[in-house]
Amino acid sequence: VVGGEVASPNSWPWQISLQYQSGSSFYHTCGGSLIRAGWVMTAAHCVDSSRNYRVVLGEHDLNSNSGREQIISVSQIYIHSNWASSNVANGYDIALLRLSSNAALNSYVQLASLPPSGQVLPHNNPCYITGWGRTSTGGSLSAQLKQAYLPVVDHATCSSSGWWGSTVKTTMVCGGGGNEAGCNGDSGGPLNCQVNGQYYVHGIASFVSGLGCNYYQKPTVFTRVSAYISWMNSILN
Ligand SMILES: CC(C)C[C@H](NC(=O)C(F)(F)F)C(=O)N[C@@H](C)C(=O)Nc1ccc(C(F)(F)F)cc1
Repeated sequence: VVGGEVASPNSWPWQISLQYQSGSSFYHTCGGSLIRAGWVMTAAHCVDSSRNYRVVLGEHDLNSNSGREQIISVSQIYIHSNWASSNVANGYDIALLRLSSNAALNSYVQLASLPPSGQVLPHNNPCYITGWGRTSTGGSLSAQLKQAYLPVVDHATCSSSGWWGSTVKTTMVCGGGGNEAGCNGDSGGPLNCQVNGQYYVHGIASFVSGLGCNYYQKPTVFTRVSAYISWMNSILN
């Protein structure tokens, strides 16, 4: 997350850290959202490579143990069948991770609320991105969970010339476009949008400009969760 601030610990209790094993260690690679006690929603591009993954729930500082963390391995990965790693502009950047056991829900670990199928938010709807991603283009990951205010940029604006043009589809949602942005390592994490006083996960961080994370008129682009509710239900139910 470029800009913004360190979040109050566990204030986004559905946020998870997706980590992959290399040797005997695990490394943060992406964010994700807990949507059932045994299921995490993330980006397809986060689980493209066949690695051993684990999920850390109740996390705030990647480098310290608060005792609130729950570490659970991933037992099954469901990537949308239309996802093509060679074509992120096509969309379908969504995956579901089945956990090897259910998370224990408490004040530090809670389920995300998902939007109703098909809901499209208006321009400037208040939203926050959260994640442990780079804090500047080419910079290092954040040890502590960060948040940044990224209001919705509607499709008409986000897909206009000078902005993302036809790279952005209606199955995506854009946020920000100014100095604050998502960045590498925030992938798969939530765009938390306030609707009638409650936060819903409306986006899954998908891509930013190759020219820089907070590049002018290149808002952070998210998979629009409300476009994939029936796909998720076909797997969850
Ligand atoms: C590789 C990406 C799928 C994942 C990576 N995503 C992110 O960093 C995050 F956090 F915003 F989700 C990213 O945007 N990285 C930059 C460096 C990138 O490659 N951006 C990018 C790639 C292709 C296009 C497109 F669609 F135009 F081909 C647009 C942006």
